[in-house]
Parts: sequence; C-alpha cells; structure tokens
Amino acid sequence: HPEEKLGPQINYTITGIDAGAGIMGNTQTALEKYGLKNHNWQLQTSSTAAMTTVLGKAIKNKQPIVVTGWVPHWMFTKYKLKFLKDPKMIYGKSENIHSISRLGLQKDSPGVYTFLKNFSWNTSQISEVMFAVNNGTSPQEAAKSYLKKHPDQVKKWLSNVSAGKNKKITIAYVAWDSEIASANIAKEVLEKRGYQVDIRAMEAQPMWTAVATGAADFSLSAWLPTTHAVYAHKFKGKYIDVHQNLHGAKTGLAVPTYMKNINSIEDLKT
Ligand SMILES: C[SH](C)CC(=O)O
Repeated sequence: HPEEKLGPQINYTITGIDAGAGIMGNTQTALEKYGLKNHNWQLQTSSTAAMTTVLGKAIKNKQPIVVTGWVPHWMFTKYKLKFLKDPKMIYGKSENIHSISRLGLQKDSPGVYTFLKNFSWNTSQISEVMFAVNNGTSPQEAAKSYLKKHPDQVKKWLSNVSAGKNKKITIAYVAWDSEIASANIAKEVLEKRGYQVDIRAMEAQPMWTAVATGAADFSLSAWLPTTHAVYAHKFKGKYIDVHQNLHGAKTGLAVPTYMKNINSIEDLKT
C-alpha cells in the first residue's frame, strides 16, 4: 500500500524485545526526538523470540513492519532487512561488545581474568554458533563443535590461563542470540581449563547488577558505548571493563527491504 501512510497500516507500532534491553530505551528516546510520540507511535515490548516470529510472519506475507534490530544476528541473514537511517544518532555508530568483570576478579581468579583479556572473536565467528543454534543445535553442542573446529583460536584464548582446579565461576548473560553463543563458548573453554562454570540468563539490568554486586564473576554481554550507556553510568566504579570481545555490532530500527519508501526514522512520520 505505497499510497497509504505507514503508521495506520501497522497501528503506529514498533515491534520491540525485552523491556530492559538498551535498544528499547534508545527507541523510546528516538520516538521522542523524532517527534513520533506525538504522531501516536508506540514501542511494543515482547522478547527476541516473539519479535523474530512476528517479523518472519510479516515478511512471509510481505506486510510492512518496523522492528528493533541489531547485528550480529541471524535475522539480517535470514531476511532481507535494512537499518533505518538515524540522523540524530540516537543508536550511536558502531557498537562493541565488552567483557565486564566484578571488582576483585583479577586478584581472586587471575586465570579467568587472563581469559577475559584474551577472549575476542568476530561477527562471522559468533554467527557460526548463532546459526547452528537457530537451526536447532543446543547452545552447548554448538559451542562444543565450534571449539573442535577452531583449536588454534581456543589455544589463544587459553594462553597463560592457569588451571581452574574446579574453581566455581558464574557468568551472567542476557538471552539474546549473540550472548547465548558467547556465554556457552566461554563455559566450554573455561571448563576445558578445569573451571566449574555456571552460566545464568537474565534481563539486562539484572546482568549488570549481578556483575556490580559480585553475584556473577563476569559477563560478555555489555554493549557499548551507546546501547548499555545507562547501565555503564549507573554502575560506574562497580565493575571492570576488561576487554572488547567483539567489534562491529550495531543496533537500530530495521524494516524489510521491500518497504522501498521507508529509509530513515524520519520517514515513519510520512
Ligand atoms: C538487543 S541488543 C543485543 C542489546 C541491547 O539492546 O541491550
């Protein structure tokens, strides 16, 4: 319906994910800054699974839809999507995923801290694990087969990492596909070095809180500088930003490429 305004076709709704995700806070800001709020636009909270299901259905029926989108994620490979231009830079430019640890980890578990300094990978490598999980492999199995396929990378990740001697480690993560991948990889790698690793899925704020209170030893799921800026500020001084484990991530609003005349967040008002 190119002649019809987009808003009424999709009930002025942006399909989002879990409320605590940074992308959700940034989208609320975008609704205000781009004057969409007073054009009845609203952000629907749901979950990554619900959002990708609704997205798949809309694309199957070639219907219009606007979602909170990010890379790395299989949605940009499985579907033809485009990010909407964000001239006000609400979502920032390129994001990095940081490994953050509780205060004191370097002293208590130097081997784990060294692992965090060593651990990084790229978008195609994390996607290998994400796609396997999306195709039905369990996250643990997908991580195990990744390690088998990349022995040299595992060796690099484990260089100068002292033996765990069954020490218990807790990793906090948020159940976004990329973070399911990295948490399971870290679990398998550290268990190879003799640590007992417990990975705990939770919402974004509790994940930051768990690291800041020491309830978790670390998390590989801190999206910065923009996406988790609110959490980084709230917990400043209560965590260590150890290392960037992935470069070239990005968040924003995304639409299927068949929505030809919607190319910028500004266009949502048309
Ligand atoms: C959904 S992105 C993986 C991260 C975030 O928005 O907090």
